[in-house]
Parts: sequence; structure tokens; C-alpha cells
Amino acid sequence: MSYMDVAVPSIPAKFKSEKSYHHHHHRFLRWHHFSFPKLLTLSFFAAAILFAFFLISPHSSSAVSRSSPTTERRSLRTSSSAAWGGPEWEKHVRSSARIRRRPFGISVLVTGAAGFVGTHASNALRRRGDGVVGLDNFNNYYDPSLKRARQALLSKSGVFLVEGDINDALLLSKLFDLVTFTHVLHLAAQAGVRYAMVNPGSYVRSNVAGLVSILEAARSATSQPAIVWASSSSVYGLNTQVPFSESHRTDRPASLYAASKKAGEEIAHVYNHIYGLSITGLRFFTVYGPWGRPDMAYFFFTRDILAGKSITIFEGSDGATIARDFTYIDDIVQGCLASLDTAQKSTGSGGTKQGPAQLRVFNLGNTSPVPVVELVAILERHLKMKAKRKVVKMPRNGDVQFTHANISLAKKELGYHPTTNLQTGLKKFVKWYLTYYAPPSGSYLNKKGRSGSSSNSS
Ligand SMILES: O=C(O)[C@H]1O[C@H](OP(=O)(O)OP(=O)(O)OC[C@H]2O[C@@H](n3ccc(=O)[nH]c3=O)[C@H](O)[C@@H]2O)[C@H](O)[C@@H](O)[C@@H]1O
Repeated sequence: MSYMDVAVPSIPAKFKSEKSYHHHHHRFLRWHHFSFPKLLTLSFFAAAILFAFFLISPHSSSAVSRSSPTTERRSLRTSSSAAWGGPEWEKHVRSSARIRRRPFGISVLVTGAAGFVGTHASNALRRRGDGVVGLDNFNNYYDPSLKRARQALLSKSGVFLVEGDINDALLLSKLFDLVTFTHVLHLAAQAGVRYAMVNPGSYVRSNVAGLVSILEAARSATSQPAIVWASSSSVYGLNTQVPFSESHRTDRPASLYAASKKAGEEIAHVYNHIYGLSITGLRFFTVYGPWGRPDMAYFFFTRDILAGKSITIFEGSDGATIARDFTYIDDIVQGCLASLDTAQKSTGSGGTKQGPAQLRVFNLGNTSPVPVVELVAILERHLKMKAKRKVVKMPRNGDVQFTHANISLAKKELGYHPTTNLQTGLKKFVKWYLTYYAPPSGSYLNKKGRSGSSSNSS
């Protein structure tokens, strides 16, 4: 775990003031006057305080599993069984990377492959005969059992998933030694806009350090792959020009999440400029669908409506509507694959640039923003249940009032054509949700255990 992932708890900060430092310092100097029994008593109290601190520390695993990602949790656990290497493992990697369609097949390293978009994209690539190796650290930002279920899905279709971290340079160089990847689809990230106020370090570690780690490995590879990676619609931040176009300002992010994605776009520029890496950034607009992320509103609204719990709907300061350009997963996958297919080759080799390389950024949205209240109304219709609404002013938590994509560029360059509206897409999501959490043998409410800690992690 990197030090950046470990947010410093507030308690030690209290000891950092100059005054208290001197106070403790003087005390320390007088310690040699203490008798042995006094020292023993003091040590006992110190140990007790340390123990109590450990118990309430957000880093203790019990605190992690009890708390909610949108409130208290500050450090994420990754898979404890993460292990890689050995002849068997290498065989799996090579076989999964093998291209099965000629002559145009590609071999792709998909990071975040147990994630929502990662699973769908990996499956789609595999289905058409491309080589795919997945990489994921299975952290517990949300219910890891959902990620395991996605892994099982991938495994069924023949995609091998490496358990490891994008910040593990050794692992990356091993993977690039084993396989000549033509492309990297880099989707591993710390997602979520509001959680950035809870665990800022995780955004730096995954979205900044992690991206650099991937680009370093790619630029050092003997045969440099082309990179396609997930940026975000949130980079438009406080931009008010609509619909959002790639030429609009993106220098006013409203959350650390947005800032970390914007930083990623600048970092991409550097690696393209210095090393000749071909890089395409995709600005996803609120992606939803089956196998989605439990930390997203449409997902936990569904869970809470079914459970009869109230849901909180944000509204703008002057009662203004909050809206999102919700984009269905299949449309996003089509955009990802088209980006891979149209990516030109990187021009460098072993870290040396041979000529200018492609650098692109595309909006992948749906072009029709829908108010959050309408999202709830659609869910009510599909679930045949009424939501208990609690409308509150949008807290200053990094959210923006609306998003709306202009997708002309993606249409022209990628042939991107979203075809699923929110009504249809949510119908498919609800169908999946009810099947996944409520197998026919029993009520979904009885099966809540299957969602594990999802109520904590969403
Ligand atoms: O498009 C993007 O760039 C981003 O889309 C989503 O972020 P967001 O649009 O905030 O999606 P949700 O968290 O699902 O929120 C959807 C809408 O519901 C609203 N909301 C959320 C939570 C809540 O309790 N109540 C509520 O009204 C939000 O303000 C927002 O307008 C993803 O979570 C980000 O990872 C992604 O990068």
C-alpha cells in the first residue's frame, strides 16, 4: 500500500502544534527523574491509548468493513490472495493473450478488468477473437464479491484475470515481457465523484500514480502498445457551455476526482510528446447498466427502493434540476472497441520516440441529459414500487449540476452511435439486478447476504 493511500487520521494532527511539541519535549527531558513504578504506569497508559487508537483507526479492518464508502472509510483493502508468477500463471497469461482472429486481431491488456466497464469490454474483445489479459486488484471500494462474480464471467469466456496492482512496476514489466500487447485498455481507477472527499489519497494513487505506472511500462516496452484509457465527463467541471465539446474549457474541476482525471489527460500529453505513445482518452458520461457499480445512484436507488428505504435526491440551489447524460454500457463498449480499432501505432521503441504519435480525446455520452427525478420515476415503473423521496439541496461534494455530451467528434472519428435510451437501459439493468440479487428460488430480500457488504460499499 502506498503512503498516499493512507489518509492521516485526524488524531495525530492534534499533537503537531508547536506548543504541544515543546510541552511534550520538556516532559521527555524530565523522564529520567521518574521512578520505575511511575514509568511502568505511564507505559501502561501509553499502550492503552495506542490500543484504543488502533481500534478506532479507519485503517483497522473492522472499521473498513463497517463503514460506508461515502462517509468514513479512508483506506481500501486489495485482494489478500494477490499472487502472480510461476510457469502455470505464465501459461494462462500467454494463452489468454493469444489472438484468435487473423489478420486484424489485437492483443489487449485490460486494467480494471473486474470492474464494470472492464468486464464488459474484455468480454466483447474476447467474443470477437482478440487476445485479452485482465488486471485487477479487487479492492473493496465496493463489494468485492461482485467483482469476483464478474471474474467468473470472464473466466467462462476464456479471459484470464491477473490479480495485481497497476502500481506494481515489476508485475507490469513481467506482463510486457511475456506478451507483445498491441494495445492497453486502461480502465483501472478510483471512481466516484463524492468519495474523493473521503479518501483523496486513493485518487492520487490510482488515477495519477497508477496512470504514470502504466504509461512507464508501456513506453519501456520493446514494442510499445497504443493506449486507450478512461477519462471522465467530470473534467468539464464548472463549464456552462452546452453540450460539452472536447474543445471546451476543462480547467475548472469541481472535485478531486475530476482533477485527477484532468491531470491524467495532461500526463497523457507528456508521454505522447516525449515517448511517442499513441494515447486516446475517453470521457465517459455516467455509464450505467447490468453488472454496474453499487456506488452509483441508479444502483443504490434501486436497492433502497426495493428495501423500502428512503432515497436522497439532490436539487440545485435555486431548486434547479440536476441532470446527467446517462450512457448505456453497450454504447460505451462500442466506443472503447472503436477507439482501439482506430488507434494508430505508438512510434517509440524501448523508450525512444521515432516520430509524432496520435493523441486523442473523445466524449462518449448519450447526448440527452435526463433529470435525476426522471431517473427515479423510470426505476419506479420498472420496479413497480414507489420510492420514498427525500429532496435535499445538493451538498458541496464535488457534484456538478448537469452533464451533456456533444459526440460529433466520436461519431466522425470512431463511428460512435449510442442507441440505448435511459428507459430501455434501466429496464435491462433492473432485470439483471433482480436476477443477480434474487435468484428465483427465493425473495431478493432474503438474498441480501449475497450482496455481501454492498450496502457498505455503495
Ligand atoms: O460521468 C462521469 O464522469 C462520472 O459519472 C458518475 O458520476 P455521477 O454522474 O456523479 O453519477 P452518480 O454518482 O450515479 O450520480 C448520478 C446523479 O445522481 C445524483 N445523486 C447522487 C447520489 C444521491 O444520493 N442523490 C443524487 O441525487 C448526483 O448528483 C448525480 O446528478 C461516476 O460515478 C463517475 O465515476 C464518472 O466518472
